[in-house]
Amino acid sequence: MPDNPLPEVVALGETMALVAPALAEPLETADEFRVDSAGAEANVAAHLAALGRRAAWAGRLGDDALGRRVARHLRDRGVDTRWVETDDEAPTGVYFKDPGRGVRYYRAGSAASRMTPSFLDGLPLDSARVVHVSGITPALSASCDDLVDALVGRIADSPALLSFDVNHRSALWQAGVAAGRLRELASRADLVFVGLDEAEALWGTETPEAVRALLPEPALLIVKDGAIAATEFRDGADSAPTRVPARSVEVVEAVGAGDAFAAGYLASLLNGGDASERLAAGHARAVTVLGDTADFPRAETTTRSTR
Ligand SMILES: Nc1ncnc2c1ncn2[C@@H]1O[C@H](COP(=O)(O)OP(=O)(O)O)[C@@H](O)[C@H]1O
Ligand SMILES: O=C(O)C(=O)C[C@H](O)[C@H](O)COP(=O)(O)O
Repeated sequence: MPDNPLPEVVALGETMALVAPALAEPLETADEFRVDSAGAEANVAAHLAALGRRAAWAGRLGDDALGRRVARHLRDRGVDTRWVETDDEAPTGVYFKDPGRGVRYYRAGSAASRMTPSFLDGLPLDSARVVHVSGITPALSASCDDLVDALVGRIADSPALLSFDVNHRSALWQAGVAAGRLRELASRADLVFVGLDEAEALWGTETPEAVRALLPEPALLIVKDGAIAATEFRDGADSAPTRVPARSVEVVEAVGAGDAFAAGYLASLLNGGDASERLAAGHARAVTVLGDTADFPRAETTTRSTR
């Protein structure tokens, strides 16, 4: 094997510095904070690396202390950062956790928001087995929307699977604006992850079957229903959906379960797991970590988004 083998999974998006009260106290009054890194796609890459897969995160950071901190944090977690760019004119985005109250973004005009389709030049896309993106990136800026569009077009002509996590972020764009764009991008992906709650907020679909009726195109569609179950719909002769109940756990933290689920599912897919195994691996990963990429794995516990 070469010294630096190319990644099996390339995850592209924005990674921010994450500042969180150390003791789960309100942002307004907490005295102690930890600084970590967080971004949906990099979270997926970090989980995949922890699961033994070769995973890269590709994105752009500011030429600043927080950017170097984010890159080091990801490298420490085994993520390949060879395709990370540095922007000396714009900062690394920042994201604060306000326990019990959700998240606060300081990312407008960030280095990542200035990515354009030329960011794709030189990425190891053809050798990857999976390229993972999310519906966060098209909400960052017009040029990021163009970038995702170009990536989706590019992967259509490559052997890689395009994995798309819908990840609607209402703090970045309203459902009425996001709905059409996220549906269109999802319809062009090979593999789509979507939460039933976000599908309802975007498209008014109340059941996994209604989501599939709206999105018949992806070869694999995974509809997650939080604490209840996840359902996989797939193309082909063996096309009956597969539903696997979620694990029963105590919820302790707010953000990151969806990314962990995606990574568990993708790792199983890369290992040749069948539908039940893939969904079970998603659930298992989602409940063995505590938020974002910090300090995993942990004991059985899970996260629930408050966004
Ligand atoms: N309350 C819960 N109990 C058990 N598992 C959960 C719970 N909430 C989330 N999960 C797990 O995390 C996965 C992702 O949940 P989701 O609500 O889509 O997360 P997010 O909102 O962070 O994207 C679920 O499919 C499930 O495996
Ligand atoms: O919101 C963003 O822009 C981020 O990327 C920050 C978070 O780390 C992920 O969003 C976590 O995502 P979930 O796993 O869906 O809870």
